[in-house]
Amino acid sequence: MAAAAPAAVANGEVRGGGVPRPTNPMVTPLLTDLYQFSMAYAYWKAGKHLDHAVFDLYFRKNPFAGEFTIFGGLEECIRFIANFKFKEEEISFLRAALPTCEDGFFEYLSSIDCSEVEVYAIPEGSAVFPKVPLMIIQGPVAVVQLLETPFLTLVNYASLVTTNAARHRLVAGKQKNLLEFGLRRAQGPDGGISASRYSYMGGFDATSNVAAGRLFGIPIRGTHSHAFVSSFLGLDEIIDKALSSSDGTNRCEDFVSLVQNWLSRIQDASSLRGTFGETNQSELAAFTSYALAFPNSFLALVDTYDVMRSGVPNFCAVALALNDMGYKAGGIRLDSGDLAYLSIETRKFFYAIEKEFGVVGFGLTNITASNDLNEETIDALNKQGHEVDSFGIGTYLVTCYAQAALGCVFKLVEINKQPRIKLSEDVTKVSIPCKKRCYRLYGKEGYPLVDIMTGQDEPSPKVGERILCRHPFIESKRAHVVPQHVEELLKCYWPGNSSTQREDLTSINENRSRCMRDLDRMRPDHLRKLNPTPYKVRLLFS
Ligand SMILES: Nc1ncnc2c1ncn2[C@@H]1O[C@H](COP(=O)(O)OP(=O)(O)OP(=O)(O)O)[C@@H](O)[C@H]1O
Ligand SMILES: O=P(O)(O)OC[C@H]1O[C@H](OP(=O)(O)OP(=O)(O)O)[C@H](O)[C@@H]1O
Ligand SMILES: O=C(O)c1cccnc1
Ligand SMILES: [Mg+2]
Repeated sequence: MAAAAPAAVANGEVRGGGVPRPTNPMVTPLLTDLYQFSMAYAYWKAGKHLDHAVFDLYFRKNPFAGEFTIFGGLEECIRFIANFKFKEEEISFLRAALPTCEDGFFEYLSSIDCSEVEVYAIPEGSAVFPKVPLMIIQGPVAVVQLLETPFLTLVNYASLVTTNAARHRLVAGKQKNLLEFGLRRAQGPDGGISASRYSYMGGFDATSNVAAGRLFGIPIRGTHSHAFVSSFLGLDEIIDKALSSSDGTNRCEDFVSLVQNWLSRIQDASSLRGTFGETNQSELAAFTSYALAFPNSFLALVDTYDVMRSGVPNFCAVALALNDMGYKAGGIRLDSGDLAYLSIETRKFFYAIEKEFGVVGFGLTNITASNDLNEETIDALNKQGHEVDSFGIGTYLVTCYAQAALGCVFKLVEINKQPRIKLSEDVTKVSIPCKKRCYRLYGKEGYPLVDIMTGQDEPSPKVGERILCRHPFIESKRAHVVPQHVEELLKCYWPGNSSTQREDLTSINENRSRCMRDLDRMRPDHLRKLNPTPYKVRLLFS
């Protein structure tokens, strides 16, 4: 069954300069780690709470053994800070939780909002790379410190699942229909809603998740389950057998007989003879009932009993009966077995029906496949050859089975204009100090060549000028680049009280298009599954 995408609904009461509240009401200033409050108190006690801090939010390594990531979660971060204000009952809870803290601290907490915070970010849906800040957050240190955990929880999974979805899109190809079926297997309701939203952003076409469809205007789609098929015993169960034609000009009083008649014709057809014998009649009853309920979008799950001996011939009998009444069947779903083999055999059967009965276009009837699909199985199906038009993907997509977390971090890089660094034995964990500006440099062929970071006050790279780019940690890795196009990556999405121009948030469809566009622009070797070439991220400090 298919349903039209409803318009996105506004969520919650509008506050904070017209920015709606976070989608999930659990996202409040208390949704943070205790140590953020402990530090805020200690900053306050030391009289440091108003020190001006700059934090970078970035990740260190691309997920899924890949060489790109797609940034998700920005809109929810902006919703969060736009509405950041402690409620009285939250302050009371904190007083009880931190009994040794002085009253003045809680008065301070009651007074704060994010009007002195500024947030710069890469647009949501962009392709992003390790070490380049996805977001730069600056403001009074005690306030910005409180944002660390909520920002990370809003960005980490969103970016991970968007990236996972984009990887599934890359392996499936642009022509395939990708359906997200993961709600039942997701990490709870918020995981499920986020998975649906960000899978769509990463390039899926639709979700089975009705609530996500309503919240974000994502197309909702679905078929039916094995329970529906196995709940029927036989055709006698069908009481109301009448079906009007699609144009309303005629009415078939006994659609069940029409279906049975078609099944006999298929069984007797010389071109199909021998491929099957008697089909399962309870399955036929289920399909016929479903067609009577949804004659415009009849879909059948064909693997409950036997795909080629029962499910597919039964589907064809119902589809041909519908065709007589002016309806076009939606297609079948395969949910077990060898999906390459079964899709190819089904396609052959559809073409044989088209030829035998002269039903133009029947051979192209949609085949959906599901059942524990992931990047690897789709890749394997591609290599073997298959006839699947749509993939329904749940568990592996939404749980991000191949990579547990993205590992975004939130690190102090400057305080009161003094650079700050986090050292580590592990060079990949050393933070890059100073407030930065970041640029993507494009070459002659239109591909992005390198992302570079400069100090805030350094001159920006110019088109046609030779630039020396250095690896952040390996001195010998340096190269000259002459960019043909320069794009500044971070824009101001939350200026606070400052006079900086505020960039508007973009819609989910714009973010989805940005994701596709960015991946289209990348050099293919950065995107390939096996041993992709790392995309370069360099420094340009003079
Ligand atoms: N041609 C294929 N090449 C590679 N993997 C495939 C192919 N066809 C299906 N698969 C995958 O193989 C796995 C088969 O799962 P499993 O062994 O549970 O069998 P099943 O068909 O689901 O059986 P059951 O009917 O018992 O559920 C799934 O992950 C599916 O996506
Ligand atoms: O396989 P996934 O990628 O998670 O996609 C969603 C699965 O959910 C449904 O299965 P169901 O809940 O009926 O259980 P099943 O595993 O027994 O098929 C559906 O038939 C898919 O197989
Ligand atoms: O509509 C479907 O076919 C569907 C939805 C959720 C999970 N599995 C299948
Ligand atoms: Mg399954």
